[in-house]
Amino acid sequence: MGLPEAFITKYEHLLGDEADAFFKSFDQPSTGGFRVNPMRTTPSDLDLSDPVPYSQWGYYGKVAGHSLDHQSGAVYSQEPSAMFVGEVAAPKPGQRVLDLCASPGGKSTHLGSFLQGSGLLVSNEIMGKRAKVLAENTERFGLTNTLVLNEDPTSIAKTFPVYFDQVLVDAPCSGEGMFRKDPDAMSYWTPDYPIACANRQREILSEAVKVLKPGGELIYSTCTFAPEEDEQMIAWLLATYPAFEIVPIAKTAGIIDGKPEWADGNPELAGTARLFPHLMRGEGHFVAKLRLKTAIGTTKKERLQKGNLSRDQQQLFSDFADEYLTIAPDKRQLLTFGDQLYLMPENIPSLQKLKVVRPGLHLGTFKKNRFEPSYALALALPTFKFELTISEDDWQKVVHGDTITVDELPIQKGWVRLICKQQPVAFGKVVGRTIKNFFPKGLRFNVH
Ligand SMILES: C[S@@+](CC[C@H](N)C(=O)[O-])C[C@H]1O[C@@H](n2cnc3c(N)ncnc32)[C@H](O)[C@@H]1O
Repeated sequence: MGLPEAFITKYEHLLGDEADAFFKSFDQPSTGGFRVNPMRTTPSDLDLSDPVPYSQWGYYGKVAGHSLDHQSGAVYSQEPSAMFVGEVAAPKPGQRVLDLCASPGGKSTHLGSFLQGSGLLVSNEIMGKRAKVLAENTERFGLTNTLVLNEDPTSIAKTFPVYFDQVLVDAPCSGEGMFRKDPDAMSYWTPDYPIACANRQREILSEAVKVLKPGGELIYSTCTFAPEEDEQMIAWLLATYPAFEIVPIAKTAGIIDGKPEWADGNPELAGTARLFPHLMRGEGHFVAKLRLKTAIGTTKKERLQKGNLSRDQQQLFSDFADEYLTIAPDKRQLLTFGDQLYLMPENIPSLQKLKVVRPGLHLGTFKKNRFEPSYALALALPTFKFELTISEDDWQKVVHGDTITVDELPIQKGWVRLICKQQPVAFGKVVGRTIKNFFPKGLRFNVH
């Protein structure tokens, strides 16, 4: 691989004897991986023969994008070194967690697996188009207790001061760990690029620190090897905010200690983690975990977001819930944005001043005199009153947007959840013997 000259000189100097093995690793194929979704039945035909040693849900291998396992959210494709970040965070059920730089959602879906539908996950992405992709991925994975926002870190810090148990900053970086997977990433690289990225990372971190509660944890990660963005960033953080202490990360499978000598020599920096492609099976990452002893942000009196359904909307939704749902959602958590209905997580601050992509689980749309359930709801519910198992051929028709015809139906008329090989696919509407297609237009695809 044609690595930039200045990159070679820099890492020859930093890595010494090890540099050759590091450079050679760029000529090897990139390592693929996927995580299974613990809230779904694990597909019996998935190849789980090669587990990622540090990840309870991770495996080496590849899952096709246009497959049932991917579409239904039974798996999430993620490069194995990126999986280490979620495992270091490992939030506990019930905690409040912020993923500040979250799109496309690899880490958010992983954090969601730890939270098991409890607590709160705020998944934020600053770029509008990327925030939409993030929302689609959290929905595909069936996450329920999640707010998806499209904000800058300053607004997030203003809305959620001293609020979270954990914040993940998976920072925008010079992406040196992406060179193998995406050689185009090399074209952005100049010797000054890590310095420019570090400036932006300091700005992001200066806001991120304000949202943590005392005792809360900051997880900082990059997919680059540049010391300016890695150990030096943590050295800067500790010098600027002495209320933080490093929580040493346990290492296995070729993951090594951070390098104090690449920053200010503080031996505690060895508690951070480096993932190098010539030492472990992955593309490369840096991860640090820090605990905050006393709050940096200033608490404000929280104004909570209230539910806002009109009487008519309440009636339409409760008619639907009585007929079809096996669990009744709490009315106080129902929130409309225009004609869209959401189930917001409990006790969240007012969302009024924020760019909200999803204020919780999208339940559906109010149409004239009826309620139409959403695709996100089909993928999030553990059970639905009327379920219909379809063949893989019919699954292909559904994701393509076609109607299907079946002989035996669980109801004469109305909503059914379509299931294929135990995975939720979408809602369909029974009309006679055909099932009308409600697979979202923007997500349809042709399998072949
Ligand atoms: C490394 S990527 C995140 C990957 C994601 N965490 C995952 O695991 O799928 C960094 C993200 O930070 C976003 N970003 C860029 N500039 C930012 C800024 N100034 N503040 C916050 N996020 C920013 C980028 O758009 C990008 O989506």
